[in-house]
Amino acid sequence: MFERLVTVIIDRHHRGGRSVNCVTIVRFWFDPMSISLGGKNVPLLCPGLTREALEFVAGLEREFRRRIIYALECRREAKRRYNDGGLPGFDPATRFVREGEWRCAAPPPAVADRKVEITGPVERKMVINALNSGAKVFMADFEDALSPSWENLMRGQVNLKDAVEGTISFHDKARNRVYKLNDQTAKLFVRPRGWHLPENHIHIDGQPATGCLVDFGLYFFHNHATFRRTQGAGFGPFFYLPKMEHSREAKIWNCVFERAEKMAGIENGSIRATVLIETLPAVFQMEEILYELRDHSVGLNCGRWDYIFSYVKTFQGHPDRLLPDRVLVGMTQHFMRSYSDLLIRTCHRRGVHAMGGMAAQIPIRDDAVANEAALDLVRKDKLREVRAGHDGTWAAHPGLIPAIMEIHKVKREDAANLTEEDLIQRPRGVRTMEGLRLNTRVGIHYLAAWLTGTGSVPLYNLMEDAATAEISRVQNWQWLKYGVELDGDGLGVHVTRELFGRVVEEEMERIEREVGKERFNKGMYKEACKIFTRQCTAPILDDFLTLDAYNHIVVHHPKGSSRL
Ligand SMILES: CC(=O)SCCNC(=O)CCNC(=O)[C@H](O)C(C)(C)COP(=O)(O)OP(=O)(O)OC[C@H]1O[C@@H](n2cnc3c(N)ncnc32)[C@H](O)[C@@H]1OP(=O)(O)O
Ligand SMILES: O=CC(=O)O
Ligand SMILES: [Mg+2]
Repeated sequence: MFERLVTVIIDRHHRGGRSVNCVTIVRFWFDPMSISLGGKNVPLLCPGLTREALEFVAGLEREFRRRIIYALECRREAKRRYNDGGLPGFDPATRFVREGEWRCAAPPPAVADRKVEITGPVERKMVINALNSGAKVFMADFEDALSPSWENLMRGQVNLKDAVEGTISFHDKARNRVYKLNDQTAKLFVRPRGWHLPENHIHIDGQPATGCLVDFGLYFFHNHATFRRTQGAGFGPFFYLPKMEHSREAKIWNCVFERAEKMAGIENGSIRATVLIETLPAVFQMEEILYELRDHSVGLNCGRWDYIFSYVKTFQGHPDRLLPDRVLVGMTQHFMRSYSDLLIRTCHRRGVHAMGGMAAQIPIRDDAVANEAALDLVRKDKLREVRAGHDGTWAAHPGLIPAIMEIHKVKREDAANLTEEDLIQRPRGVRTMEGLRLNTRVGIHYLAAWLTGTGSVPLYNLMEDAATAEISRVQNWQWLKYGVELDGDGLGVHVTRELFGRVVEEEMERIEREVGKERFNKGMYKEACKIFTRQCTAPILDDFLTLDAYNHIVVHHPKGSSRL
């Protein structure tokens, strides 16, 4: 796979007093081929990488790069404050936004009903299955569920283009099964990567491009017109926006949307996006985020897994706020319930959808009793969400959709009087050796999959993706840093580097037994173990697991080049 990677270099050159883009493609990803565009044969890497689309991405990068760098520096500044003992809270400077009377633009009719949304990576068969699943919306994911190898990203762009055009098909040769779209399909939302991830295969003016601008730019450029005609009833395309920490980041997205709308010659407010509230700082910025995106918003979503990860990250310097075992941190913890309640109240006050999050259970094929128990947990979680007032929710697997569809909305007054203390209240529960072991096993298993191109996997009957794996990593880091006592199993053991070293060794042996010697040796388990162990024991917590791991999936082979 790595043999055919490509680098795209976009630079400005001055010719005859004019500034022009020079787009250089270093080495082909696919074997060189061409398509006919406007009667001309155009060299092509994949339908997402035309010169015009790349120039659009370069334009976005040039306009917004400095603001993105500034926003990321502000994140670091906030982190320094929290690490020095500060707590996140509501910003007195934007009280006027929180107290003002304003509403977001009305949701477009095409997405008025979002009762159940399915999510999944932009993988070809899954895109078709998800669109056919019976869910109202499909969120196609370049983020938590995708390992952002160049090949995955480019294939994802091709898959989405074919999906929007309605021509997507897939032939599973092993099962001799052909997949095609049904007449009725879910509405497509696309989730680009977060602001922090670079795209190292595209260099613009000497710097790697911003990953999310590549995902957004290529998808928007190639699909906006078809999407609005066939899916959005005049609106769209639709997006999910992940991992923001402050409304200044939402403002950048709003400006990106305005620029894209202008380029496409479509009305302001055509593009619509739901923002995931999945970082602790962002929970104090929900009103401000909606305000910045008020012409482009279709709601907020409880990204619960990244939110838990962010709770640990934000409080990395606060030993009085340690998390119990990962399995005990669910939506019934006070701080989690308060977050969902405040999100619902905020969205309803501003006239947009308050979307629930993802239950991690997935169907268990070979055990009917365990399967029923898993379905029951999903039903309970979804029932809790609708009772709380959510307007829709997420499903990780098509097999869960019928059960979720059956759950009906119950009228309830939105919660009131939620305080800063409610939102950061210390989680309750015990810590156990099994918790440490499970974190370690899941973290290594997941990273090994991610390094070989798979970003969401079933592990121990649960869905695991980048967000859930992050919890395992930061929790181990936190327990090690503070030498916590494992108080839940009566052993009274403290987590030390020595103990962790032994746990890693033993869990690697268990992983080898689970996957078999051959797969273990052929896979990337040893590399995954090295990365995971380094991150868990690092003196300073890495911001993201995937930033470090990304370096392992970027390989350049600068042999031969061609100009577009
Ligand atoms: C924290 C967050 O960000 S949550 C959002 C991001 N995470 C996700 O989107 C995860 C989505 N879910 C998945 O990726 C998958 O369900 C997994 C990896 C957890 C399990 O996948 P599998 O092991 O393939 O499940 P399983 O074997 O039961 O699949 C049965 C069928 O359902 C399909 N399927 C499973 N999940 C999905 C999905 N989310 N979307 C579309 N199709 C799906 C499979 O492709 C398979 O199709 P087939 O019968 O035609 O071959
Ligand atoms: O993106 C969703 C999450 O829970 O994280
Ligand atoms: Mg997330």
